[in-house]
Amino acid sequence: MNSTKIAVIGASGYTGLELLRLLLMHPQAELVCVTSRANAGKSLKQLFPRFTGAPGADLEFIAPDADVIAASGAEVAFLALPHGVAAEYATSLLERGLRVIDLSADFRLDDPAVYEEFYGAPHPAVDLLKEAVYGLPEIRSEEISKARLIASPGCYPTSIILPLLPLLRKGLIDPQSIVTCSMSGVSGAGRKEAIPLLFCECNESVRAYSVPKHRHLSEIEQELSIAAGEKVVMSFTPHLVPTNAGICSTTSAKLVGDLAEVGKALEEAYNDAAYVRLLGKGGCADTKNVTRTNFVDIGWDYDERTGRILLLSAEDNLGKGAAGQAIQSFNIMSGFSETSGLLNF
Ligand SMILES: NC(=O)C1=CN([C@@H]2O[C@H](COP(=O)(O)OP(=O)(O)OC[C@H]3O[C@@H](n4cnc5c(N)ncnc54)[C@H](OP(=O)(O)O)[C@@H]3O)[C@@H](O)[C@H]2O)C=CC1
Ligand SMILES: CC(=O)N[C@@H](CCC(=O)OP(=O)(O)O)C(=O)O
Repeated sequence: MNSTKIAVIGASGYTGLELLRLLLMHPQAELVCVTSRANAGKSLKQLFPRFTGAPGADLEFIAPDADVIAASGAEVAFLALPHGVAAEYATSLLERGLRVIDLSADFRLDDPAVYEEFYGAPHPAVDLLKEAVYGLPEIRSEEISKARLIASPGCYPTSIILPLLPLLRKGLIDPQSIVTCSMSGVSGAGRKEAIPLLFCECNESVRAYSVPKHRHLSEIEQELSIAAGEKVVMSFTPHLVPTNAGICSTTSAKLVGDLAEVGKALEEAYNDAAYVRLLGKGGCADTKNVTRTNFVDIGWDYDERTGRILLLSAEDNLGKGAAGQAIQSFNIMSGFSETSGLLNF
């Protein structure tokens, strides 16, 4: 079976770890390079003992350097780096002939002015924005299959955009009435030292954060606007909850079309989608059913008192929200089965 040589840049973080876990089991991927500045010289199994016994677990972390990464023979690089940093590596690795799947936010937005508004700095690689493909396989499979640079969507956006798109495309909801409240496990914030992320600050506690303008609004509104055919402005409030992983999003919007069409629109859009599981009317998605998988579960309901449709979705922020989705795109761009190395329950 053909296999592709892979580098994971930023492999010591949480999305990096999930990429390693999935890629070590992937039948068509061969890990040849993993980077971390702090852990250069350690093997995968030294830093992550869970990999002891896995083929490839003796591979050593190196400090990230574009020439050394290219010299490893890697054909595809996954970037699991902070935004701003990822763009530098994308540029230098594309120049060296690698294809790049970026898990950061650097290439998700079409308009560099929107990037600057939400990320507080000028876009670091404007010239690459035009060719980057927003890597949501359920809507961009064709573009992903031809891409050199994929911008894998953010965790919250995946859980919010997927249920809304079919309803917006069919004009079933008022595009200006969308309200989402999401909850994320703490791994969503990355594997970094920060007082608000300490156990005693998060455990047995729930709080909203980044209100009223979380940076993910930029890509969510971008994709919803394309689907609605008009500029969408919405309300989004994320919360941190004391779980390791998992995102639960509850979205509501005013029904303006035929209620009977809502379930049909979702089924038509996702009946053949490998990783979208529809729970039907009354189905409340639950993070325990999706963590450590690449599935996003979607239920829906109708509140007749307010005339609003409710969309209830759940995914693993590190799975469909990050590493799993990036590997789904890798499979498509490589011509492999979309589910290769990813079908686990
Ligand atoms: N966590 C999540 O649920 C999700 C995260 N994302 C995005 O994916 C990316 C990675 O996130 P996550 O894994 O959580 O982050 P982490 O903070 O857990 O890991 C970051 C990684 O990048 C490396 N790194 C950090 N700074 C630099 C630098 N200046 N140069 C080179 N390497 C660097 C770190 O290793 P070292 O410092 O040793 O070099 C580490 O391996 C981010 O852009 C994040 O926003 C996307 C979807 C979901
Ligand atoms: C809980 C938590 O802090 N979550 C992160 C989102 C993680 C993510 O998806 O980040 P990217 O957009 O960079 O991919 C946050 O709110 O910033």
